[in-house]
Amino acid sequence: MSAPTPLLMLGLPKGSLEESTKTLFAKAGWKITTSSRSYRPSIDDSELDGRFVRAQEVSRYVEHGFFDCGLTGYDWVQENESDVVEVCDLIYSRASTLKSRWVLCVPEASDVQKPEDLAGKRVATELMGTVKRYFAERGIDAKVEFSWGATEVKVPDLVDAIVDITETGSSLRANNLRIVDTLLETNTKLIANKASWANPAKRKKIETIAMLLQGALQADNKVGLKMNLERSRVDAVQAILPAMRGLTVAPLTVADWCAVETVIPESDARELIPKLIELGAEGIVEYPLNKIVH
Ligand SMILES: Nc1ncnc2c1ncn2[C@@H]1O[C@H](COP(=O)(O)OP(=O)(O)OP(=O)(O)O)[C@@H](O)[C@H]1O
Ligand SMILES: O=P(O)(O)OC[C@H]1O[C@H](OP(=O)(O)OP(=O)(O)O)[C@H](O)[C@@H]1O
Ligand SMILES: [Mg+2]
Repeated sequence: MSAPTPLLMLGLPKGSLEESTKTLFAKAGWKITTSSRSYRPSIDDSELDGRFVRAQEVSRYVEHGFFDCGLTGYDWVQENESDVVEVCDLIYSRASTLKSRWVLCVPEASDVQKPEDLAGKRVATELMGTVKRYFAERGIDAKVEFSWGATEVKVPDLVDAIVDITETGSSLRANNLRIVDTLLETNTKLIANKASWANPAKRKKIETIAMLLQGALQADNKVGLKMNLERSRVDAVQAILPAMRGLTVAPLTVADWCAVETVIPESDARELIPKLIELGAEGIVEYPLNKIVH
């Protein structure tokens, strides 16, 4: 018997976002495995098939219909002017769960202080369309040239300025670059083909994927915390514990005692736990979370 035809074909980003995407899917409940040099992953869900392609190209093939949905940066959706459904934001990058920025940069020592100072000068970038539009909208006649990467190395010898992506900022610091302006904020998005989105079965599955990926991101850097407490102490504990929608307080079989449960940023745990002990909490358990679904 032949394998059932998968319901959805997923476009997955090869490159910067590849590892963080696989990790996110794992937390959301899907194991994506690839053998080396293979762009055809196996996914442990018979309804899903996928391919890894460059992030720059995902939106093009989602629009075309080869992919029902895909993950890529907003920057490339915008650059390709792809006509797709933007299902949800998934704010993670290569190294962090922050947005990234495309910035116009010059060497620290450059005379350039504002974009207008680049009239008649050369600017290198991977994001040609967006950068050309940026200068055209401002009536600045800068010469924009395509860069295949390693763009930082080109100033000041080959070009006067660059437009490149910055996430943690370490590449800008390492190359003594100064930001003149921010052109675009970007983050990863789940996008869908319009016809697939109009198909109820496909849309339902895409929405399930969106919900669980967002849930996995929500749980990032958060932990669950539970403890036992005398009822009379609940108000004092509540005052120091952040909670998504009030604390969960459940009675214990021991009279006047209760179990309290909440979710906190992992980095707060080391400050909070000693305070909770001082307030009379007992049997504190901190546990990792996979997903938080609202
Ligand atoms: N630090 C980062 N550097 C580059 N791209 C990043 C970073 N963080 C997130 N991204 C996102 O990843 C996508 C870029 O991935 P893409 O595969 O096009 O290039 P790349 O991974 O930089 O490849 P290469 O290593 O060949 O330059 C973009 O959508 C971009 O917004
Ligand atoms: O702010 P940071 O965290 O330092 O990230 C930004 C760096 O990452 C990207 O480079 P990439 O690894 O894609 O190499 P490339 O320049 O060859 O594209 C980008 O072009 C910057 O160099
Ligand atoms: Mg790159």
